[in-house]
Amino acid sequence: MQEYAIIVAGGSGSRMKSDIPKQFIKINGLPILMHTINAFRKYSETLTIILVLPNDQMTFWTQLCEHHLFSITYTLVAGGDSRFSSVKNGLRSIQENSGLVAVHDGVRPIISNEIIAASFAKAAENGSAVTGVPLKDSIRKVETNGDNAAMDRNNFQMIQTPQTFRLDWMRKAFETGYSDQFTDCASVLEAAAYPIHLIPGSYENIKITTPEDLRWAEIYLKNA
Ligand SMILES: Nc1ccn([C@@H]2O[C@H](COP(=O)(O)OP(=O)(O)OP(=O)(O)O)[C@@H](O)[C@H]2O)c(=O)n1
Ligand SMILES: C[C@](O)(CO)[C@H](O)COP(=O)(O)O
Repeated sequence: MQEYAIIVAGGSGSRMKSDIPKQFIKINGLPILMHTINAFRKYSETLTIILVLPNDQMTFWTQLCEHHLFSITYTLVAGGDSRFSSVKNGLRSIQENSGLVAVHDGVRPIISNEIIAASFAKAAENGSAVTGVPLKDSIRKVETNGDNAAMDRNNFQMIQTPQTFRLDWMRKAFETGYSDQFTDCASVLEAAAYPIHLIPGSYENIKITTPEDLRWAEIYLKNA
């Protein structure tokens, strides 16, 4: 079955508050996004990689690729104004109707070969594979008036990417309009009544969001 990976890097990185978009910040000498793309290419030479980037970042990205002699092949697609529409744009660039598609955040560079492989394998079996990890901290539900109550953390997981699905399910689910409840692809497929199968992620598979994440990423990538 043909395998696709849509790597979304169409965001603005507002929470990072950096001079350059966070996906281009260098960790251990290489822009974050290159670490991520390298991980997927290492998984498979035949994987079709689709990179989603904002239109106004493409020239800078091309310059970075020249500078780092980054020659991995992928299809470049323009991002949208939400993660949902960036994924949708990536999906539109795929011509075929069958296969499996993994969607991964460009800013999750510490993704192991094992998780990528498990994600495709589980999705081949069940139609979906969404990575998650158990909570380590206690959690409380907080109401708008400040009232709060303890929740059983065993009922929750922190959801990561990759999130991998049958391509035909993805296409059907993404025919819907945008909702701000769609924080990931699993929420879109769930809204379309497709089953969501969880697989184990990793605590190292962090989403680089705020400045302190950069220090952890540096350590994890050094030991990868
Ligand atoms: N319009 C958007 C918004 C987000 N993303 C991607 O979705 C992933 C997760 O989003 P997040 O970490 O929130 O990235 P940003 O939106 O860039 O960050 P922020 O929310 O801090 O602005 C990132 O790889 C980001 O580039 C995207 O492709 N298109
Ligand atoms: C897709 C995701 O990384 C799963 O945890 C997450 O929902 C992205 O959220 P963000 O607010 O766009 O960073």
